Amino acid sequence: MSAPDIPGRPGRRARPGRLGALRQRLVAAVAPRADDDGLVAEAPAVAFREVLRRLRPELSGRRRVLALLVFLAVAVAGIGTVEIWLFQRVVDDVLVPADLAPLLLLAGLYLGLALLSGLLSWADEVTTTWLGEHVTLDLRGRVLAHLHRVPSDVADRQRAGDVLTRLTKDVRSIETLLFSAVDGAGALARVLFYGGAMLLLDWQLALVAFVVAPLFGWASERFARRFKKVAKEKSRRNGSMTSVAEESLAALSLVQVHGREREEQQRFDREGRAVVAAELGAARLRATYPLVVDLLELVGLLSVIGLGVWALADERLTLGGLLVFLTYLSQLVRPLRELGDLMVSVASAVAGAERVLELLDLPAGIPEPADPVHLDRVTGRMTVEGASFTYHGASRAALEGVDLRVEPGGLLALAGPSGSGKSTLVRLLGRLSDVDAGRVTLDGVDVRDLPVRTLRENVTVLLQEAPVLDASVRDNVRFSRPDASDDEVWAALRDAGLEPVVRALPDGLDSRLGQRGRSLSGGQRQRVALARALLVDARVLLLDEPTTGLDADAATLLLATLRRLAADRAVVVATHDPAVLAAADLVVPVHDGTVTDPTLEVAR
Ligand SMILES: Nc1ncnc2c1ncn2[C@@H]1O[C@H](COP(=O)(O)OP(=O)(O)OP(=O)(O)O)[C@@H](O)[C@H]1O
Repeated sequence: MSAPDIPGRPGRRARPGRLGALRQRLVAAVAPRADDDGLVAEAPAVAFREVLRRLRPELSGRRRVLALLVFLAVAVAGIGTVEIWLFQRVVDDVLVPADLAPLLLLAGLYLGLALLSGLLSWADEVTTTWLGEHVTLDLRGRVLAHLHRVPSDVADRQRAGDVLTRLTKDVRSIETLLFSAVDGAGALARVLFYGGAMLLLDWQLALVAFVVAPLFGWASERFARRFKKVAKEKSRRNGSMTSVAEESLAALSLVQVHGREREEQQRFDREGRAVVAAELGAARLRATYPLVVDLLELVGLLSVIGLGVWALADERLTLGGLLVFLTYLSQLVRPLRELGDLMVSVASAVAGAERVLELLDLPAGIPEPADPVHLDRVTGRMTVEGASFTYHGASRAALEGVDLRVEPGGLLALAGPSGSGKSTLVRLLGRLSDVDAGRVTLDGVDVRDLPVRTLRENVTVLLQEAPVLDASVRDNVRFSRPDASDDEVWAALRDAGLEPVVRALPDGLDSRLGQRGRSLSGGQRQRVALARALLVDARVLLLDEPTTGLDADAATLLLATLRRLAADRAVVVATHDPAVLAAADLVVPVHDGTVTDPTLEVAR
């Protein structure tokens, strides 16, 4: 079986002739095996210049540091050139005439230059790391901030493990891009300095050397493109593998209950093998690269040495001159190769950057208004007017032409069969998503015109799956209002019916709840989330199925609390629970994405 081309790349037609077929077989031999059912799709390609443009926020304030780094790299290259030049004087003035006198001055010059070069390299190393780390830090922050603004229904479509790979590993590739720019400047300076020095020494010999040199560039460029493809594939497969591990561990109890351990391990193994194949493909490519380039380098050097002997015989060059020329040539190969290698590492880094930029391209929801309206005092009157909403990627609307009025001073229940759109309506009222058509208002103002903070302080949402954090009870409850006092936390816990449970814990409010609140029962976790919502003291309280997981006593207590709260604010509950429906002032039926009777008023 012949190995297929790198996945994702459209197959090229075989070139006619033996050479073309041989080339194709070689390419196929180094490419990783295909992995058609990878969990994570390939990120769209972005041009290098576009990557730099998108990184402007991280780079703009740091141009001077970048310029300093380029200056340091060029200065070190200049010193290197002078050091080699001095060697001609050592050979022609000290070694050939066997005269020690000029050596003292030359040794002093060497020492001085070595010290200066060492100091500049030291500064270069430290400054490069400083720049790389800070750009990485800022970019990670920007990506995370952006993800926080992506509507949760869109963000949830991303595989968590893959997002983590992008945020930690792929972001690092931006650092590589910066290092490459600085290293590239240094390598380019050395090529120019060494090349110039060679021309000065013997222009004919130099021209021959310059004909050989572009071969390296050509070979490197050919490799760079393949490296980029392979690097991107490696990241994508790593993202898939991390996602499987993350999902499998997150659903550990589900896996155990249904005895699916073997299948999960097989899934992980399959993704892991795809990573191995990609890594091996990359290794084959990495190993092939020096093989080709070394051979080219050797042929080039041998040709120039042959011609150099002829220049020596013609007395166009002194022995010192020829030795220095050859030193420049062998040293010239290194920066040329570095430039080639840089193309390779830039190509890999751009592949990582593309995956990071793809995250930044996720549509940000909930934007801050350009011209916000400020409300002095919020009463909590809300309306939904002709609202329609379709989930990202869904084929049909979840809500269509919905009208609803929510008044403070009542408990309103949204009732309807599963999938009818109750939770979606709660999301729109809480502005966790924005309507596609129509509008949602708070005190007569479109919620999109209010500062998001005003909205969050006045309208709070308790979602069906409210996460509990691996933190203390206090920090879990105070997540919604970090400045709340212990008394306020206790009051919220009391209202949520959790006070006795927390009082019985050995560390009280300081007790840690474990990952995802494992040390609590399902109903208790739900009540922690409820206490968190109650602590906000919002004018509008939106709750999605709040009685799920509560026993009869706890549900009765919660309803009493909601009734009390509803006395002076708006409380909206999406529910199936007959007890809640019975306790509501008004029941609004939701059916198949529409609200059937929008004219109902909240009873006072
Ligand atoms: N994240 C999502 N992406 C795509 N479609 C979704 C998403 N969430 C919900 N839907 C769809 O939107 C419609 C309304 O769902 P919603 O969750 O609002 O119903 P619900 O009345 O709250 O149901 P339940 O009582 O089961 O919670 C359903 O058809 C559902 O399939």
